[in-house]
Amino acid sequence: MTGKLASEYPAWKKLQSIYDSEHSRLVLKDLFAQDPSRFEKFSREYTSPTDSSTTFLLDFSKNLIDEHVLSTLLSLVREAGVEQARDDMFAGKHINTSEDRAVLHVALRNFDNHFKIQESGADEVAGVLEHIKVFTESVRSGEWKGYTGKPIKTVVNIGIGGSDLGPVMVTEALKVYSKRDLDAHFVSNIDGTHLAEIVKLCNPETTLFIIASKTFTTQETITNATSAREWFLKTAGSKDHVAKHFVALSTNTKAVTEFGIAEQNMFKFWDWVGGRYSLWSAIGLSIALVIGYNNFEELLRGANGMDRHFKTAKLEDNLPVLLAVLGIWYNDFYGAQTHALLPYDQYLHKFADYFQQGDMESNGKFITKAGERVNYQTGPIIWGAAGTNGQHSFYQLVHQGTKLIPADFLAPATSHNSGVFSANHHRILLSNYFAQPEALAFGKTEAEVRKELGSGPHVTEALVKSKVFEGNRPSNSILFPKLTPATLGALIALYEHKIFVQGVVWGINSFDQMGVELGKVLAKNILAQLGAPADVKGHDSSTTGLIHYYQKHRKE
Ligand SMILES: O=P(O)(O)OC[C@H]1O[C@@H](O)[C@@H](O)[C@@H](O)[C@@H]1O
Repeated sequence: MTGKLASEYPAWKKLQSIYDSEHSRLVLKDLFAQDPSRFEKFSREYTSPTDSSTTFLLDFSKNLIDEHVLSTLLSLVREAGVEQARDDMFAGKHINTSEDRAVLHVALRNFDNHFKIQESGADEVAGVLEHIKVFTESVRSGEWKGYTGKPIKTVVNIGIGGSDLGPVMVTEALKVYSKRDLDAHFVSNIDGTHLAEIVKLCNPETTLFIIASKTFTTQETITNATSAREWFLKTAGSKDHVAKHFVALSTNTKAVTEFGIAEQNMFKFWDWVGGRYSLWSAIGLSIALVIGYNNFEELLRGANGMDRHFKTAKLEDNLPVLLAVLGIWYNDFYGAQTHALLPYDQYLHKFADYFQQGDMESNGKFITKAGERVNYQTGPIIWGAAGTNGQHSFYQLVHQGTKLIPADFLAPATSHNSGVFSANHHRILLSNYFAQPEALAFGKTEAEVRKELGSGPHVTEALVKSKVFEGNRPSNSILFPKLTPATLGALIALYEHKIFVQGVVWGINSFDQMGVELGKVLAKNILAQLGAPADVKGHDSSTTGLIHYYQKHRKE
C-alpha cells in the first residue's frame, strides 16, 4: 500500500498503452497457434506446502495475455507494494485503517505457529478450537442432552452475512462428510417466513440454536434469536432450559450474557476477524457440528497451506496474485463489469453466493485508504451458479452477448458420488466443464457456420450471423482431484488472497464495510414511523408515497 492511486503507477500506464495498441492482437486462437507451449507457460499446479495430497491445477492459458502483459501486470503488483502489504497483514499490522484493526483470518488457521503473530487474542485461537472440538464431539456423540434428556438432532444457525454465508456454503460443499442423523438449518433473513419455515422442521427438545453474530447487535440476528427463544420457551417453559439449547458465537460477551446465554456457552473470536473472513473462527461451529471437528480442522489446514504459498511463492507462481492480476486486466482495461464463478460441482452450488459477499463487500469501494476518489474501476460484480444449470439459462449471454464476462470454471476430477447411478454423470458433467471454456475461447467462425449449414433457401444471412460465436472470451480453469475439506480450504483461501491483492493494487481498504451502514440507519428511522401516516416525516415524495401505500394496504 503506497498511498497512490493505482492509475499513477508506471506499470498501470504501460498496461493502458499495451491495451490501446495491442489488445486487438491478443486473440486466443492466434496465441495458441503461435505457441505450442502456451498451456505449460500459463498453468500452474498447486501442491500444499504442508500436505502433498492437497493439490489442484490452475490453467490460465485461455486469458487475453501474453508474457509481456503478464510481466507488466506483475510489475504493477510490485509497484503497488503488494508483498509488503501482505507481510504487514501476516504480521498483524492494523491494515484495516478506518477501523484501526489487524486483519488476521490467517491467524485462525496458523497451525504450529508458523507465522509469528503478535496481536492480542492470537494466542487464544488454539483454546477456542479446543472448545469447539469438545463441544461438537459431545453434541455429535449424543452426550450433550436437551432439557428432556434427549440428544440433539437438529442445529439451527441464526446469523446473517459473514455469520451465515460461510457456514452455509461449506456445509453444503462438504455435505458428504456430514453426520447423517444431525440436520442443519440456517436462518438469516429478518423475514419471519425464514424462521417460521425452519422451526416447522424442529423439535424444541432436540434442537440446538447457534446464535452467530460478531457484534451481537445485528437487527436480523437478534430479532430471529429472540423469536427462536420465544418459540423454544413455549414448549420448554423454564428459562433454565435455554442453556442446553442456545449457544453464541460472538466477540461481544456483554451482549451475549444479556441475551441470556451463559458465558461458557459462548464461543469467542476477536475484532481482527472480519465477518466475511470468519468461517475459520467460532463462526464455523455449525460446520464442525455437521462434518466433525477433524474435518473442520482439515479445512483450516488446507487454508493454511494456501496462506504459506501466498506468503512465499514468487509472484510468477503465486496463484492468488495471478488470479488477481488477470481480474485487474479485464476489470480496469477491458471494461469488464462482472466476474463469474462457475463450479462444475453441485456441492459448490453456494460458492458464488459466498464470494459475492467476500469480494463485493471487500472491494466495492470508491475511496482509497488515503481518502481519494479512485479514477478507475474497483471490485467486480461476482455472480455464478453451478454447472450445468447455468448453461441452460445465462450462458447464452456469456457466449454471444455484448459484454465481456471473464469466468472461473472449477471442477473435481473425481466425484464423491461416482458409481451411485449407472449412467456416467461425472464424465458428462466434465465434458461440459472442458467444452465451455473451449467454446468461449475459440468460438465458431462464419465460414464454419456456412459449411455446417450447407446451402438452400433456409440458409439466410441472418441465420448464418446468428450462429457465429466470436470467441476470444477469457476464462480460468481450476481442476482438483476431489472436493475434500483441505482442498476446499485451499480454494477459499485462494480467493480470499486474490481479493486482498486486488484491494492493495486499487489502494482501497478491503476490510471495512461502511457501505452497509446508511440503509441500516434509515430503516431504523422508518421503523419508528410505520405506525400511522401522520408519523411519516422527512422523506422524499417517493419514499413517503410507498410507505403510505403500505400503511393503507397492510393487514397485520
Ligand atoms: O456477525 P454480525 O456482527 O451479526 O454481522 C453480520 C454482517 O453484517 C453486515 O452488515 C456486514 O457488516 C457483514 O460484514 C457482517 O458479516
